[in-house]
Amino acid sequence: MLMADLGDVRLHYRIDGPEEGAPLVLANSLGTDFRLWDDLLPHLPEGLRILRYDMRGHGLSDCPEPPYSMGALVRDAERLMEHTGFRDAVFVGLSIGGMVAQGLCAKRHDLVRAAVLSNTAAKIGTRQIWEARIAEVEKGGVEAIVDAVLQRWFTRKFRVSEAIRPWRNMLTRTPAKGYMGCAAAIAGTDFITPTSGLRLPLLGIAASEDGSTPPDMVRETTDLVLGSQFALIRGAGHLPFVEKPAEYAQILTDFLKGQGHI
Ligand SMILES: O=C(O)CC1=CCC(=O)O1
Repeated sequence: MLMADLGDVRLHYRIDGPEEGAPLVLANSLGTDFRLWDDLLPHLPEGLRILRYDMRGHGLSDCPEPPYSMGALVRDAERLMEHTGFRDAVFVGLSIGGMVAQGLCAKRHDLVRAAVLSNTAAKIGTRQIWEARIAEVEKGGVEAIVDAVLQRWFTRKFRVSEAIRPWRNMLTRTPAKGYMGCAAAIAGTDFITPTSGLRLPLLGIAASEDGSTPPDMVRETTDLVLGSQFALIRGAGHLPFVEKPAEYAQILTDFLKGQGHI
């Protein structure tokens, strides 16, 4: 079990793949830990060196008092990459992880050579929506919002199957403070201007049944970046590689190959 002491927080992380492998970083969505990517990894090509981590307030990472700022979440990613020697990496961020990706790309060209913005946007929802969600969690814990969140994460077919159980457990076991902390970071983030200025290879990935960041929203953010690519996965929700791991892996692999990263 690996923990990185980053000064104001300790983050739980994991590295898979050979030491000399092409660096790939995977950043999570709200209410998940890094097991989120477990079913995707076997579909990715060999020879990648993959860094995954639990965001502050999630998984086995420290859970400071909320609220958190997006600046702190970006700094966490930056410090963790420095700590683990990951540089010139392709950074894949899902949802809030995709916001971290945008912040990091604007700040650290040495760390990130290309980015994948998956099921995310420069601005997700409104401050009011996030404040209402935080209030619900403060009152009733993460349990109070679980059904609404799972509806956005997965298709109906997946939700009525047994496969939903570990995801429900992962979400409800997220500390309320961690959930509220990261939700506050999303509420305060509008990256439209910095993301418009990005000049690096970028791929946006959306999914047809995503109830949190629908395809149009992902496309709008992707289109801010000159020369960016966009891919749509059908028949999946906000966490598309859970329902469509092979398809997602193919899209990601094609992008990595196109960048000469593998
Ligand atoms: O919980 C949701 O609605 C999905 C989500 C939004 C931001 C994030 O990271 O996950």
